[in-house]
Amino acid sequence: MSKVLVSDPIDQAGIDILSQVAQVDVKTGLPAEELVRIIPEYDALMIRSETRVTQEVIAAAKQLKIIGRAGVGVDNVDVPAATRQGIVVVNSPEGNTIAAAEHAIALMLALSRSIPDANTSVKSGKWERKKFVGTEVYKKTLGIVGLGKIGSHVAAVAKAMGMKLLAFDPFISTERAEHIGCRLVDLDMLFREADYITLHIPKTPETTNLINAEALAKMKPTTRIINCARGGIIDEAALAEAVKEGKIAGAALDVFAKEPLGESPLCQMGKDVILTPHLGASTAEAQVNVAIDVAEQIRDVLLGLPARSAVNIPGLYPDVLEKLKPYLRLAETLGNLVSQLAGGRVESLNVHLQGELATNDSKPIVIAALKGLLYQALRERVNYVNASIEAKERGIRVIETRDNAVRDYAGSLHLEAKGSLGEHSVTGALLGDGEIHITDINDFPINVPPTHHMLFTLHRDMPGIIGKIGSLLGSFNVNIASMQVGRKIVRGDAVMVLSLDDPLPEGVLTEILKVPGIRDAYTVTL
Ligand SMILES: NC(=O)C1=CN([C@@H]2O[C@H](COP(=O)(O)OP(=O)(O)OC[C@H]3O[C@@H](n4cnc5c(N)ncnc54)[C@H](O)[C@@H]3O)[C@@H](O)[C@H]2O)C=CC1
Ligand SMILES: O=C(O)C(=O)COP(=O)(O)O
Repeated sequence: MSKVLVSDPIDQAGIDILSQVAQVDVKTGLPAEELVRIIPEYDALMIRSETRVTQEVIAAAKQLKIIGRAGVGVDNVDVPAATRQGIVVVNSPEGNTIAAAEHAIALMLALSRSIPDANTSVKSGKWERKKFVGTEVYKKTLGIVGLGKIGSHVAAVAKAMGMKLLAFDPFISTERAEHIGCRLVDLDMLFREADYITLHIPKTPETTNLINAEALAKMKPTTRIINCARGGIIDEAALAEAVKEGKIAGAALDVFAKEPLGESPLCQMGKDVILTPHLGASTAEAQVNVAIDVAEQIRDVLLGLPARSAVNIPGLYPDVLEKLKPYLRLAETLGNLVSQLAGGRVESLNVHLQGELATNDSKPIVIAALKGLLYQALRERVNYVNASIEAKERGIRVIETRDNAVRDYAGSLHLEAKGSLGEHSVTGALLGDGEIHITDINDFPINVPPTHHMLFTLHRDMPGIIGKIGSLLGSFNVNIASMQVGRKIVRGDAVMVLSLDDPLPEGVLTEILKVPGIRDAYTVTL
C-alpha cells in the first residue's frame, strides 16, 4: 500500500480521500532533518506553506511521486529539483481564491478603521472615539498589483464599494483589465496615484523586494499597503521605516519574509500597522476546498492517473491527455524503438507530426517521444515530468516539424534520431481501432504492430536470406510470431522485421550478422 505523509495541518476531508488508497501519516511541525530522515519511505507528500521542501528533502525522497500543495503558492517547494527527479508538484489554484481576496479586503477595512486597536482599547475598559477616527475607501483609488484570480475578486468587491481601480499586471490584456473594471497602468503610476495598494502576485526573483525604499518614496503620505500574497515582496525594514516617518499612512501584512515572524520592527508599530499570521487561506470553506482538490490529485497519481493541476508538467492537462492518449502511446513506443536502433548516444531527435497529429498541441507528444527515447537509459526514472529536462541535460536537441496534410493515415508520427552511431528513423500510425503500427523503418516501408521482442535486419534483397535467418533462429529454439520484409527497389537493400515469442539468446545476433547479405541487425525489446 502507498504511503502519504501529511506534514502541515490539512482538513479531514483530504485525509479521508487519501485514506481510500494509502496509509496516511499526519506529522506536522517536523524539524527539517526529521523530514529528510523519514521522507524516503513515502510515495506522496501533502503540505501547506509551513513545510519547506528543499533540494535536500527531494534528494532523500527516493520513492516520492507527488508533492501536493493544499493551496496556491509553491514557493516553499524546490520545484526544479522535484521536476529533475520526476516528481509531480500539484496545487489547488482556485480553492482559496475567495478566502485570500476577502482577507485582503478585511485588512484594508481594518486598517482604514483601526479595528484591531479599537477592539483592544474597548476590551481594556477605554472608550477612545476620537483616537480611532478612520478613513473611507469609497471613491478612493485602489492599486492592484497582480490581476489574477485573487486580484480579480478583490477588484470586483472593491468596485462594489465604490473604489476606483488601477492595476499593474504585465501578463493581462487591457481588455481583460477593463472587463474587470480596472485601468491598467505601469507600476510607477500605480505607486504614485493609489490610496491603497494590494499585492496579489507570486513571489519570484522579479517580485522579490518589489516594494522597497525607492518604491515607497513614490507613494502618497496617505497610501496604505496590503500584502496578502507573499513575504519578501515587501522590504519589511523599509516599510516599517516609511510608516514610522509618515512617508505612507500604514500597512496590513498577512505574509512575511520569515514565518513565523518573531521579532521584527513591524511588531513595534502602532495602529497603522496590522499583522496577521498568514491567515489568507484560513477559512473553513477554503481549507475543505484545497484539501479535497489536492488529495484527489494525490489519489489519482498514486493510482497511475494524471493530475489536473500539475505545476511542472506543461500542457499535460487531463482533457488533453485523454484525447491524446493513443498518440502518447505511439510516441513513447517509437521513441523507445528508435533509441534501440540508434544504439548509442542520441544527439538530436527530429519529431515530425503528420495529419491530425499536426493539428494537436504537440508538446505532450514530444514529451512522450522523449520519455520513450530515454527509457533505455533511465528506465522507470524517466516520466512525463522530467523527460524534457533529462533530454536537455543530455544535450539532446529536439527539432519539431509538422505537416497538416493527411496522407495514408489520419495521423502519423516520424522520429529521426541522430547519434554517435549514425542516423535512424521510424514512423508509426494508429489504425482505426487505436492499434499502433510501425509503417516505416529507416525509410523502408513496412506495416507491423510493435511486439515485446523484435528483431530488425538491414540486408541485401536476395534469394535465401530470409530462410537462413529463420533456420538460424530455429536452431536456437527462438519462435517467430510474424515476419515482414520492406524494400524500396527489387534486389536492392531491404529491412526484415521479425516478432519473436522469446528474447534472442546471447550470441545469436553475432551469428545473424555473419549471414552473407546481412548488413546490420538490431534486437529491440518494447
Ligand atoms: N495569504 C495567503 O494565505 C494566500 C496567498 N496567496 C498568494 O497570492 C498570490 C496570487 O494568487 P492567485 O491570484 O491565485 O494567482 P494567479 O496566478 O491567479 O495570479 C497572479 C497574477 O500575478 C501576475 N504577475 C506575475 N508576475 C507579476 C509581476 N512581476 N508583476 C505584476 N503581476 C505579476 C500574473 O500575471 C497573474 O495574473 C500567490 O502568490 C499566492 O501565493 C494565495 C492564497 C492564499
Ligand atoms: O495558498 C497559498 O498560497 C497560501 O499562502 C496559503 O497558505 P497556507 O496553506 O494557509 O499555509
